[in-house]
Amino acid sequence: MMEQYFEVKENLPRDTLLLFRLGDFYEMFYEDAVMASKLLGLTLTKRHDYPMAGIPYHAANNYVGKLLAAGKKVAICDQAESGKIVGKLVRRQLTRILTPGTTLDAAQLDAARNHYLCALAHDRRGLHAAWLDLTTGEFKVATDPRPENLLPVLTALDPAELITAEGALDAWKNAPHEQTALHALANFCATRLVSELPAYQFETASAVRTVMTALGVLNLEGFGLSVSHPGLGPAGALVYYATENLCAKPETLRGLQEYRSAATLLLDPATLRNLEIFASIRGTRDGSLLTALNRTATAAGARLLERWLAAPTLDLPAIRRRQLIVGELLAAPSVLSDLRDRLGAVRDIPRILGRLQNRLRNPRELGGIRDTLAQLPAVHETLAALPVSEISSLKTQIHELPSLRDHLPRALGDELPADLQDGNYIRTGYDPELDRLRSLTTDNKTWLSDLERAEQERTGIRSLKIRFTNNFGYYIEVTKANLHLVPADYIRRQTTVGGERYVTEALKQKEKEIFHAEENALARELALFTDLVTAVLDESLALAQTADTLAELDVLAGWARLARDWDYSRPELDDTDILEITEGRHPVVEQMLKDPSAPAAAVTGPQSFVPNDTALSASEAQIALITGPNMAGKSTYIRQVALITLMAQIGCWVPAKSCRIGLVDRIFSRVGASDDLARGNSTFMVEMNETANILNNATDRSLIILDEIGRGTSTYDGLSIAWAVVEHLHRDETCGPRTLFATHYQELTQLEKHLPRLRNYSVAVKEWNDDIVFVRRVVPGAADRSYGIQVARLAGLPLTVIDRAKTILTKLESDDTTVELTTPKARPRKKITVKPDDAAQMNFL
Ligand SMILES: Nc1ncnc2c1ncn2[C@@H]1O[C@H](COP(=O)(O)OP(=O)(O)OP(=O)(O)O)[C@@H](O)[C@H]1O
Repeated sequence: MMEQYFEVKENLPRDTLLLFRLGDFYEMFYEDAVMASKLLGLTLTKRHDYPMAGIPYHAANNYVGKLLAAGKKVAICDQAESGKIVGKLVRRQLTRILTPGTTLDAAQLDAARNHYLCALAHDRRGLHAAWLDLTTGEFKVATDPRPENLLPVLTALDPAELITAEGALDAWKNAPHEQTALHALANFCATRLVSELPAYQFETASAVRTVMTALGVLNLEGFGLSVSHPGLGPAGALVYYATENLCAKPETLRGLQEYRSAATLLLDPATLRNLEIFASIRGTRDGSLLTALNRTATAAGARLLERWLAAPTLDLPAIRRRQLIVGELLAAPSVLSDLRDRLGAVRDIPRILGRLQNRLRNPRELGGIRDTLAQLPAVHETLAALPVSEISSLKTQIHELPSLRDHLPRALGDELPADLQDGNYIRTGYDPELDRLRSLTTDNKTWLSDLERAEQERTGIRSLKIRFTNNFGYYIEVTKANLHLVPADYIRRQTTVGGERYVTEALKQKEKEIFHAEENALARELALFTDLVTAVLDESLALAQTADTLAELDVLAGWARLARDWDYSRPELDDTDILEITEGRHPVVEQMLKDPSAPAAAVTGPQSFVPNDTALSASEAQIALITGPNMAGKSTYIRQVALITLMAQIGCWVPAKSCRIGLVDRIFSRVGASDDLARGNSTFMVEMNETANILNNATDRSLIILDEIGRGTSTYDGLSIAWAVVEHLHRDETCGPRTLFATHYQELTQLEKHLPRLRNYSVAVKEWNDDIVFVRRVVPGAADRSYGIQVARLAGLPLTVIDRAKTILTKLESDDTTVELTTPKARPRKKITVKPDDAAQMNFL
């Protein structure tokens, strides 16, 4: 057996734990056992001096999930034949290798999230990538001469595992300092599990063949791809890796699409983080835009929403179509609520198909298909209540598959086991042969109870019992007190504390028949199951299309619900350079303010969000410079503009009274302070990196939000940088990227006089004695003061500090820039002079 073990182990990639099936356990040996016992908290045992640890076969999924979450790869070696024959070594074979990117098991996947395996290659033509969700079959290639155009979408897709050619990652890490794109690539890889493959797996010529074989096509023209597309190298490497891990060709792949950065609204990694698109700053899903927009009823819908947000299309007709469908559903409340109820009963067809196609089969998966198909006539009926409309195109893509829909409930029982070995999932009456085999088992059981009664009578032992254990099979049990009554034809098998166990020739014969009948029934059931799987897979294309359409309907119906609950409006999208929002609100903050369980509500009760207007255009009011006190709502305001724009461009309705947006090609943001100390970058360095990225990549169609640029350094350095950044954004004579710039540097408001496309705004506050009241209104014109000291008092700074700060402020604001030190009286009074370091710059301001 250990020879078998070493044979399998030898051929595994490094860092792969081998789970070796022994009866009801998966065992691990040697260093695998030591590592797993630490990670899983298992007891480490010893056999012949080598360490060993085991997990029960039934609970394997859970443990494997934990190993994958810890970034490990796990190879599963199963028994390839029944272990019933005593004394013979069972044949075993590697069934699959599970890695974080290739696992298909529902227990190891987040149903609401896509699960990508992504391969990357870089050469002088640029960055080439391919990504694959094995669970659903989504497969894409991309190439871009500028890595910074591809990294945004890759970050948004958040792959579970990356594949690169051997040595590539080291080369990116050690690239010369000025090669910032390669460093960004290395940073992207640094936080993820990277598996390396020999470089030849990335060679385009052989990769193209691998991809075509996997897709079962003779050329790639049907997918609009030329065989020289540089993304095909990584695509080939992906297919190779998936095949190795599945120990079979991946059967989920439905096609290959090209992703084009130019057709997508790009959100660079910093913006995804700053605007809290997929996760809040605290790293939780709550508080993110994704959660605020997610009203889906199905897992496939939730995943589609994530994909739309990760790569918003720039295709105007497609966006408008989504908006219109939301509108149609919103206008028909009863259709909307019926539809959402129906969708609630729809199961995760794409992932079920993925598992069935890749040999992970159990009766419940078929139950999922059955339950979903059962909903479809009602879905059609519900949609038929809508007038002929945009939704009609979706209706034709929902296939009812009547014969499969009737077949599955006839064949499958109501309650379905998760494991094929448990049997009893095929309904009685479906197959006469199965019924016959099952009745043999039932007859046999009756025979056994008849035998028990007959033997009790024959021997006069009233306590005589016929029992069964896995080790001994069927036997007759006689207690000690009755042993003298045992007849001569009983064959003794075992002595126990309480008595003896016997068999008879007739019982042995019957036992064989019972095992045989059970085995035959199970085998028959399995054959019927396999036929059903084939019938389902024969319809996999229609099922997949239906599932995609249901997912789309689900997202759009969810948005209709969202629009109704929060009073959203349909944004107007066009090719102009305008961005006009009337009474816009922040989608996430608004929901949190109303949420009675939110922390803010604990103090003041649920509050209403104060709406604000925005009017920008690349050629006129290009830059909105927003000043105002701390805590007034500047950051919230500029973020809400970015989020409303993003929502509009994925086809969602928006939290505003009305809204008109000329399509935006990229959204950039530089918000808040974060450092990256682990990679040797200070807060200020991160801020400047992000600003550099914006200035280098923004186009006239971009939207930029900048919050307190320059805050991370000395006042004058910061102010000068902020000043120069605004000028740079305004450098073009006629137009520039639409920009919202929130700042505490009052001096910048002077720029309005020099830059014709800059407008000053401020967030108004009311003064009340020495207090301020936040009214959250954005109004034209610059703020006169920053009220920092009042806000500091609200934050609970000691009053002595507040009073002293006021004195210093008064002095600083007057011409007298000398501030008296009030430190210990015993010491002689000393005066320090606060004066600008750079008189020239002060004059200039
Ligand atoms: N329009 C609004 N309606 C209601 N509440 C708001 C609004 N805008 C902001 N708030 C609330 O005010 C708080 C402070 O807002 P925000 O962080 O945007 O202020 P800020 O001006 O950027 O402050 P600072 O300059 O100190 O960073 C937010 O947490 C939010 O709860």
